[in-house]
Amino acid sequence: MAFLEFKHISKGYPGVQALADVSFSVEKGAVHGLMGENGAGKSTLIRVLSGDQAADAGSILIDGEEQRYGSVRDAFHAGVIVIHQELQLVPELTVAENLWLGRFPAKGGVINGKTLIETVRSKLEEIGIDVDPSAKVSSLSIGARQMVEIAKAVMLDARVIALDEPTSSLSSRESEILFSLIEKLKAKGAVILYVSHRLDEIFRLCDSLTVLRDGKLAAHHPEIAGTTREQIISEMVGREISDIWGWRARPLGEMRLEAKDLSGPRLRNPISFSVRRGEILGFFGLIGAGRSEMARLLYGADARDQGQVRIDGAAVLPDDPKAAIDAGMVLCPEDRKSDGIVQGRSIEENIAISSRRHFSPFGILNPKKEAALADEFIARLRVRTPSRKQDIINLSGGNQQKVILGRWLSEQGVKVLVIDEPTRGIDVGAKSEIYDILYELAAGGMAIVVISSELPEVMGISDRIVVMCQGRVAADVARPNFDERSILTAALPDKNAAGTIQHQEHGR
Ligand SMILES: Nc1ncnc2c1ncn2[C@@H]1O[C@H](COP(=O)(O)OP(=O)(O)OP(=O)(O)O)[C@@H](O)[C@H]1O
Repeated sequence: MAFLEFKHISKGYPGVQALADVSFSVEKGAVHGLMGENGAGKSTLIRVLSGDQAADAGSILIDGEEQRYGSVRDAFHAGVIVIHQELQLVPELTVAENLWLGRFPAKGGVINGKTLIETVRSKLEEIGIDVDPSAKVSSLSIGARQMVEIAKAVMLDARVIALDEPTSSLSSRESEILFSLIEKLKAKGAVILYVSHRLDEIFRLCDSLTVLRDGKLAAHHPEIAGTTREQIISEMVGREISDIWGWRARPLGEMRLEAKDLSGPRLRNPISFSVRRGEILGFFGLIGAGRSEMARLLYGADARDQGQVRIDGAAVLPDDPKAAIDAGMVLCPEDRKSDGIVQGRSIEENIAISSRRHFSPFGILNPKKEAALADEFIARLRVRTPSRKQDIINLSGGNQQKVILGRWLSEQGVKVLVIDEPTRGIDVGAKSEIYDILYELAAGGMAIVVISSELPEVMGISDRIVVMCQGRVAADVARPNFDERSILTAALPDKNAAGTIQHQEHGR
């Protein structure tokens, strides 16, 4: 029986029809996937469901009853909980206090601090979440915070729970805990709406699926069994994508980047590797393997204990990002969204910000070139926006990522590009375009280091792969010898070995 129904939902923003006449329903006790390219309207639909935004037209029914809520609070009382990418807990309060804010335990009015903590502790144990209820939320990793949000949904007996890309900042262990919690919620008869760009998760968790494209319903699968990856991809993109990697051989030139015996306070074992002109070197490893730490040492963002970096044979001054940049190295960080967006500025300005110095050596702006550059990247990366003048803050999360990526990919005079998780949160259509840009840059002689925790991506686009595990290089394999099993085996920590990474698994 249909438990959650969307009927003819429409929602527009100036210049954008974010949702146009979207109707579909979800059965009781089902996990329902919501997929679509960046800007397709997924978050907008969830915002309407959560009472955060009012639809221009249409209605939502839960258990046959039309919902008429005008705020998040109303939706909450109707049993609808949304777990956003940006988490909603109060960092200064403890875990127990945050859960109390969610009205748990609801009955009986006043409750003293000690009882509260003990009640929450036994509840968390019952659900299977290993978090200290007396810990301040600000001291928890992102993964643990997300677990607390989910605990809230379980404890409140929510009827509808929407999760917006929940695993994007979780380790694989945390993701597994999340998946088992989702199973529990499902067994209680809740409806779970699951937004994700990761097809493997969708296939693993979801019973049914809706695909949105340009704000419209592109496909609805009441049963996911029987659908294929290729089918879903073409429903999202509106065209066939036969090979999203599109790797082709490139001539490799002289040695461009050499890193020798690099080590630092958070990466104790010396690491060496090299990349030729035209080569794409993939760094694979699970979260916490030390890849991002390696990148920071290479770039000079973290101080080295020892080691040298050479570009075209010339030593790069250590511990000085400016020296790395002057030597032709660019680091495109993992957390682009929070590190990179200049709020209140247009897409155009956000793209041009760092290449500007090449266009305008005397500080004079070149509006024509900047506009052309912005238009090129908007088209290539399929940024969904009415215009390049749009304030970046109005873009969907994935489209913001694309703009920031465009900024790095449009840098000129770069010899070495180090790019961390290039396609996190980015849809499949734009992914293949990003890979094409990387191949083009490599063909122009750039040495490219791609850091990724997605094995298909690393195997799909690299010429060579370095596998890291617990702060060490566990394998270095060239393309014809890529083998999924052996790469994964090399990446999995040996349970008996002591970790050498000097930070918590997720404490960044
Ligand atoms: N406040 C706003 N003002 C103007 N346009 C907006 C606003 N919020 C969203 N949009 C636009 O509505 C469209 C749908 O955005 P939405 O965030 O729902 O996409 P999404 O499918 O969740 O994408 P992503 O996968 O990138 O998170 C986008 O074109 C976005 O730019």
